[in-house]
Amino acid sequence: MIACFVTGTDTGVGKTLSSCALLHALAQHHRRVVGMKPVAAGAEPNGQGGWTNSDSLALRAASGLVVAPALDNPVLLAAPVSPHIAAAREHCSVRLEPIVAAYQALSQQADAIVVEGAGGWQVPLSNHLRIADLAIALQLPVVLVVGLRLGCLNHALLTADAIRSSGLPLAGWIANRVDPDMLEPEANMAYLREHLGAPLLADIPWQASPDARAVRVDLPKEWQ
Ligand SMILES: Nc1ncnc2c1ncn2[C@@H]1O[C@H](COP(=O)(O)OP(=O)(O)OP(=O)(O)O)[C@@H](O)[C@H]1O
Ligand SMILES: C[C@H](N)[C@H](N)CCCCCC(=O)O
Ligand SMILES: [Mg+2]
Repeated sequence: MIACFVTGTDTGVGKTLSSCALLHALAQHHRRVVGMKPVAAGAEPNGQGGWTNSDSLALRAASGLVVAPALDNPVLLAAPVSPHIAAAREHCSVRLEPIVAAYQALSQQADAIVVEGAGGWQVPLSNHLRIADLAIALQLPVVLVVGLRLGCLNHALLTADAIRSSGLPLAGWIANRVDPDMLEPEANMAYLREHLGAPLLADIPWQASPDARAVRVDLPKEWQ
């Protein structure tokens, strides 16, 4: 089974787009490919009397394997805010055990799983837990999505250091050109290529209508 944990330099940097692109790339090599959004903050009516998160919907659309929502999105919180705040509003607290159990059940059914975090690496899930703790509990190699904009060098280096100090491998990074007006994008790319110390898996151009299928992904050999 191939699996990875997708984190980002911030919220809104393109983790969902990148996770969908990874799912499409993995589907070229593996039969049962599925995305997982373990903790989603922000729910919208699904038209059938229930609620869904838009990241979960996008991951499902990019997945070949259909599973129960309790497996691919075990924690769905209503408010589009930090998960620890969204959970507090609902008088509940996010716990790792049910999420790890859902992941384990998913891994019985899948050949490849892409797990999308929420926000960046240190986003709180509760007063005692952060997204990093979830990636550590799942023991997954990490893919870092860098939203290319002014400030991303600092965010990318801090995040890469934190991932490595957690003991998890940084399997690769994805450059996502979220700011079409960014100055010196290639000089920023050159610095990141030299200093992140992990392979560049994809370089996603700014797109007026982002399309994960159009993204070229160079998967690590061991994931093919
Ligand atoms: N390359 C791109 N070109 C243009 N727009 C983009 C690009 N990548 C992402 N976007 C847009 O930026 C927004 C944020 O992207 P996305 O939802 O993938 O971020 P995220 O990191 O998954 O955020 P979250 O922390 O909420 O999960 C979306 O509206 C998306 O369509
Ligand atoms: C609601 C949003 N789309 C994400 N799911 C959660 C982002 C939390 C960010 C918290 C923070 O770093 O301040
Ligand atoms: Mg997302």
